[in-house]
Amino acid sequence: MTTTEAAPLPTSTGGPDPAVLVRGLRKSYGGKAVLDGLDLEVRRGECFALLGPNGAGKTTTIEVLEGVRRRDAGEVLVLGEDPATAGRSWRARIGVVSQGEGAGQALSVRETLDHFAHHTSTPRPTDELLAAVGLVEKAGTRVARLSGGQRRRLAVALGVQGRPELVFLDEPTTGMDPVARRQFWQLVRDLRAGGTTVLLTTHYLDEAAELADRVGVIAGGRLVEVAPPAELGAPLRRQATVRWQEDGGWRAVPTETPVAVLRDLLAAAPHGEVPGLTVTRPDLEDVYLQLVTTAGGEPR
Ligand SMILES: Nc1ncnc2c1ncn2[C@@H]1O[C@H](COP(=O)(O)OP(=O)(O)OP(=O)(O)O)[C@@H](O)[C@H]1O
Repeated sequence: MTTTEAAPLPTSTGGPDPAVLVRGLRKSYGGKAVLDGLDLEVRRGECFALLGPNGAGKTTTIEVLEGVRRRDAGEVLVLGEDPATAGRSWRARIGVVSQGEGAGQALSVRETLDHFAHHTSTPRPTDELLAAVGLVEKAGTRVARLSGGQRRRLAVALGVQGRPELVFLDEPTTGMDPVARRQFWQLVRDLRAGGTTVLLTTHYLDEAAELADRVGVIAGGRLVEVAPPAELGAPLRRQATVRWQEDGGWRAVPTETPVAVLRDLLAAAPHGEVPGLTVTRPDLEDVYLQLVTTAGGEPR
C-alpha cells in the first residue's frame, strides 16, 4: 500500500458545497491499515451507498464522519465542519443509525421516542415516526421485548427524529424482514425527497440499486469506484455472454459484440432456430464481485 500525502481539500467542487468531503483518509488498527488514502464526496441531497466486503472499513469511515472515531490522517469535512472538532450545533444537524441497538430496554417504544424528543429542538412527531418505521402496533411494547428487526426500525426512527440534514445509516436493514425492508426503503425515499442527504452502508446490492443515486465501492483501503448503480463497472458491463445448446451440450461465448455473434449463429442455424439461446450481461452483483476481487478487497 502506498503512503502518499493527502491532497489539500478543494475549496470549490463546481456546485454547492458537498455534504461530505474526504481526502486521503487513513486509519490503522494495531499497525494494520484499514483505510489507506480514501477519497469520498457525497453531494447535498443525494443518497450515496457505500459497498465493500466485511472488514473493508465502511463502519470505520462512517464513524470518522460522525466524529466518534479518530482518524490517523486525511482531511474531512461534514456539512462544512471537521467532525473531530465540531460542536453540539453541528451534531444536531446529523442523524446516526449505527450497527448497535442503542436504545434503553425498560421504556416502551413510544416512551423511548418521546424521551429522545425532549433532547431535540424540532423533533418529528412520535406518531409520524411510528408510522414511518412500521412500529404503530408496538408503540406500547417495552424495547426489551422487541425482535431484532423491530429494534433496527426503532434505531432508524431515532436517527431521523431530529430532522437531520444528513443521515448516516450503517447497515440499516440487517435483520429486517422483506416487508420491513421495503417500508424502510420508502422512508429513505421520503427523506431524500425532503432534501435530506443519506449516506448508507449495505451488503444488499438490490438495496443499493433501489435507493442510491451513486454507489462507492471500498476495497483495499480506498474507494475503488464511484458511479450510479446502473453504470458501476461500465467496461465490465460491456462484456456480454451468448449461450446456446449445440450437439447435446452448452456453448458460451463472451463477447463485446453480441449482435454479430447472433447474426452468425442465426445464419448457420438450419431452421433459423437456436435452442436455449440467451444473451446476458453482468448485473450489479457480478460487477461488484469483480471490482472487489481485482482491488484485493477480500475480507481481512
Ligand atoms: N476498534 C477496533 N480495534 C481494532 N480493529 C478494529 C476496530 N474496529 C474495526 N477494526 C477492524 O478494522 C477492519 C474494518 O472494520 P469495519 O467495521 O470498519 O469494516 P466494515 O467494512 O464496516 O465491515 P462489515 O461489513 O463487516 O461491517 C476490520 O478488520 C476490523 O476487525
